[in-house]
Amino acid sequence: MGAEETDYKSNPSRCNTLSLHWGVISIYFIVSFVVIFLSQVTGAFQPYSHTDPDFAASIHHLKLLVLAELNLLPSIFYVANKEPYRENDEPIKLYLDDFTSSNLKSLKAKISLEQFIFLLNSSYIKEDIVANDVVKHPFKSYRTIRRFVRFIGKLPEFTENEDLIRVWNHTRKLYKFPKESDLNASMESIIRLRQVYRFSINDILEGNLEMEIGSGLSIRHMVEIADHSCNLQLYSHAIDLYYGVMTKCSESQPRSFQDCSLLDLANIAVKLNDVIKKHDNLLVEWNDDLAPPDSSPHVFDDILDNITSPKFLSRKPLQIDHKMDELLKTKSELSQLYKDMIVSPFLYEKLCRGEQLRDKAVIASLKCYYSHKSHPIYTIGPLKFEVHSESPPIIQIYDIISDAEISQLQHEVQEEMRQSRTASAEGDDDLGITSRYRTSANAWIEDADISKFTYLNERIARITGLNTTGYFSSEIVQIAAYNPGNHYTPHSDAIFEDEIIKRLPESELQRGDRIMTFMLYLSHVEKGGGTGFPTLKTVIHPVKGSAVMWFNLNPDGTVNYNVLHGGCPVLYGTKWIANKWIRSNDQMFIKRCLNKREEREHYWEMPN
Ligand SMILES: O=C(O)CCC(=O)C(=O)O
Ligand SMILES: [Fe+2]
Repeated sequence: MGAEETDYKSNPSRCNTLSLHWGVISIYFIVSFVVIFLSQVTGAFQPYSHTDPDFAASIHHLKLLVLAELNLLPSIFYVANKEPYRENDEPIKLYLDDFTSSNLKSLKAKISLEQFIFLLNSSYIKEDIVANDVVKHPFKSYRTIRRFVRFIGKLPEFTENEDLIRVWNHTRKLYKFPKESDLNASMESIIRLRQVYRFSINDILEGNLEMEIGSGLSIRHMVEIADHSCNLQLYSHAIDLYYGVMTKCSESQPRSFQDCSLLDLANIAVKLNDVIKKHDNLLVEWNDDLAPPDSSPHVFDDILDNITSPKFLSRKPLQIDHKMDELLKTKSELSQLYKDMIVSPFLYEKLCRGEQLRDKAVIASLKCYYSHKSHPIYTIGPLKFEVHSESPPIIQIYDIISDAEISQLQHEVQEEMRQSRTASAEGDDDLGITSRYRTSANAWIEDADISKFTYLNERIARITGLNTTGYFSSEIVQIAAYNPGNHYTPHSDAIFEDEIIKRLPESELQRGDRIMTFMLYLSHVEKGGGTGFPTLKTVIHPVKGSAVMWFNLNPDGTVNYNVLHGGCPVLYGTKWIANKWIRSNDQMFIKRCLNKREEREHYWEMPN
């Protein structure tokens, strides 16, 4: 037992040893594409249920983890302060420093850890409030999971104090602890946030997410995340982070002198050089028929600059939007597959960042209106509609579910929430697979359970004019929730696609495809988390109590790829949605298959 035994320091990177063959990488990307673009789990696949919590995906489980930590904290603090200090206590000190800089630095009132523990013990600070504060922040969430994986999970290795071990054993019985895979998932969330929202190295160090300042990552955290990016072959991210670390450590007054001296900067320089080589080798091997070797557009950096032997100090990562546009222009004859892979995520990321991609005139022509829907209930309180796209229509309707109903829906499912799974095109497993492309958590609620507290299905039927009653009309409601960094890349909600359709049971086929998505926002999101439609160049911001609806099928029953859409990563806050997918066959007398042009126009009309 000693400080050197802990791995409360950077994990060795596999970057230097890892060399996956390009063929394997491209197969990975293509398979992922098939999975994400062709499908997602339907009501037919039924709720996946397993016993392990998903800390990086589920808000509820992450909150419980914070409570577990607060349960242990006073005893750890006591051991660190009341017993004579020994060298072996170093990991405990590091742990407490990490807790303090992660959770107390961003508080408006500057309090010490001792004061915090006093306020906690005397219930002046509510544990629940601390938990809510952690789960909405990507860095605090990551650091909480990391403290468990690197320290709390192995606490008996670091202390002989019997009281502490007793409390630890008790906590262990009450709560489940996260694993290395949870830590990896939370690092991936940060990599994704950086890719989409482009915050700078300084913002990471300061924890500046525009909502609050503090709780930034340390140099050590950044190196670990860079190492993990390497392992995922997200080389451009790794380059960017290693480079950022080198630059910060070489500043005349490094922000965290201790971290810079602890780390072997020469080792980082070697890693950086190595990852640049790997990055550029992949680019040289890349050809137009295959997906690019990195999910991020930064990979084009050097190719576009025609740099044959890159020198890392001359790089300017994350500044290549205009080059990406140029590249796309030169590739006008790209295959649909290629376009979906590259163009759509690229535009989607722009939308997520809030870039305006449509003409002002188009936006000005969009309407908001009230509707009574010829229904007495809406005479007193008319529905408020906002049109985000005319054709195909994408319409947001406000105030259609109350806060009380939302709380009940959330309460009903919180224990069941597990990482979302997408149907696999080739697997036999009806439970689907987890994927980097959809990292939310979800659960399904039976109609009978919902009707105990809300007439949601009836309300959706009134608004859409479609049938929602019974198995053949619509799926049961799916609730999904996103922690910071969680997202869902652009996809179609339709499920009757070549590969997936082969696996659907007869009863599913009889329901027909998902003609319409009716998606309710069950929360506001403080930053990020919009629903982006890259082809239509529009993004919808979650407003609690509102819903968005669109048709997934064309008038002739084919899939409408113009409504590809995705959930932007949540940057700060948590996001809850409810999906009601309406199936086509039971709508045959309401929405017929229309082939004539003039009839087709009619199809898009939303009932008012
Ligand atoms: O989270 C969002 O905004 C989109 C979710 C979505 O597209 C889905 O669940 O199918
Ligand atoms: Fe969707």
